[in-house]
Amino acid sequence: MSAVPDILAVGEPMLEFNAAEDGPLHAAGSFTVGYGGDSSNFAVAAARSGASTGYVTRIGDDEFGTAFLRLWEREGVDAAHVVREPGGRTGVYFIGRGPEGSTFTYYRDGSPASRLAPADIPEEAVANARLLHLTGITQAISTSAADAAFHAMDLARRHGTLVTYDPNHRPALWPVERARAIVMRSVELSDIVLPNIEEGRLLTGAHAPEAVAEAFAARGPRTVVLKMGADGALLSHDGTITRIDPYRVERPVDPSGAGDTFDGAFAARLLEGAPPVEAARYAAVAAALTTTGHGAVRPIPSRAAVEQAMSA
Ligand SMILES: Nc1ncnc2c1ncn2[C@@H]1O[C@H](COP(=O)(O)OP(=O)(O)OP(=O)(O)O)[C@@H](O)[C@H]1O
Ligand SMILES: O=C(O)C(=O)C[C@H](O)[C@H](O)CO
Repeated sequence: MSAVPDILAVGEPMLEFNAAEDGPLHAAGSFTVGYGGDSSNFAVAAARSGASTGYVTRIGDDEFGTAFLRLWEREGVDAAHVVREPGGRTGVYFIGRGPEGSTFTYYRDGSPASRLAPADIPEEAVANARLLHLTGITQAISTSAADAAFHAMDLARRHGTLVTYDPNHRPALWPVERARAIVMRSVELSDIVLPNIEEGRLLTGAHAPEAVAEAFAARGPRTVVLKMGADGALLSHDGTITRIDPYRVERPVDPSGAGDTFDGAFAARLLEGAPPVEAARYAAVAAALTTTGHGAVRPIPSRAAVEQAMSA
């Protein structure tokens, strides 16, 4: 890791409690503990793909805050701009495995990260970074965090730092009209936008993948990557659309964090000078491998594991 991170992500880290058995959350007897928070997942994924990465957030001085500091230290994610709040309680969420699929239950109101504000964004680090990553979740958790996200984008644009943005729409966090207004404005301020197909349809009103990608691209970003789960992805770069085939995995067991891994792996390869199509193919393999294990962070593959899968 170099002294100044090339990639900087801003957002909320949350401990993840994933029900160990199938069934509704209220009946769950045991949980697998992991790490979550889309922007932290992104930072870990970029670091495992070899990028020098830093993270900006507020956490509590509780045990879960300590758990995250240890995680970032192990992963080589620079935490110089992580603020620890005395008495703060780091957010958590529970994943249930009900008959309708995974359910997410958050305990994050009043979390330290929800107090993120423009003053927490380190201008020098943004200026020295080559890429800044933001997500809609950070804008949804509080107005001050949304202000922080817009301030960070503004600084990045002024200093020539690339902005990547994942809408990561979570209907439980904000009403869709507010989400659409804020997300689409953020798309206009970003260089690279990485939505998934469902939120893309909801936010743009378009349906066909090409039309959704075009609707985002029409707002100004040079690059749009539409993530489509088991169908792979669609890349729009400088007006040219390319299908990115999925990497076939034998048994996908948990898609949580696949999109974040895609974003982190894509950013890492792009900063090494890989053309967007190549970076997207690499990212699709990294994201697919993430679905083969439970949890958002544990199964994120290393650079070597992705390269081995690509050459197999
Ligand atoms: N079952 C699968 N098989 C192969 N690849 C997959 C599978 N699921 C996801 N992927 C890969 O992961 C990428 C991201 O997945 P997805 O479209 O589910 O993102 P997302 O909804 O943004 O995820 P997140 O849960 O992190 O928000 C896809 O574009 C694809 O490349
Ligand atoms: O709700 C959040 O803040 C999360 O980021 C939770 C999960 O880690 C995320 O949805 C995975 O993409």
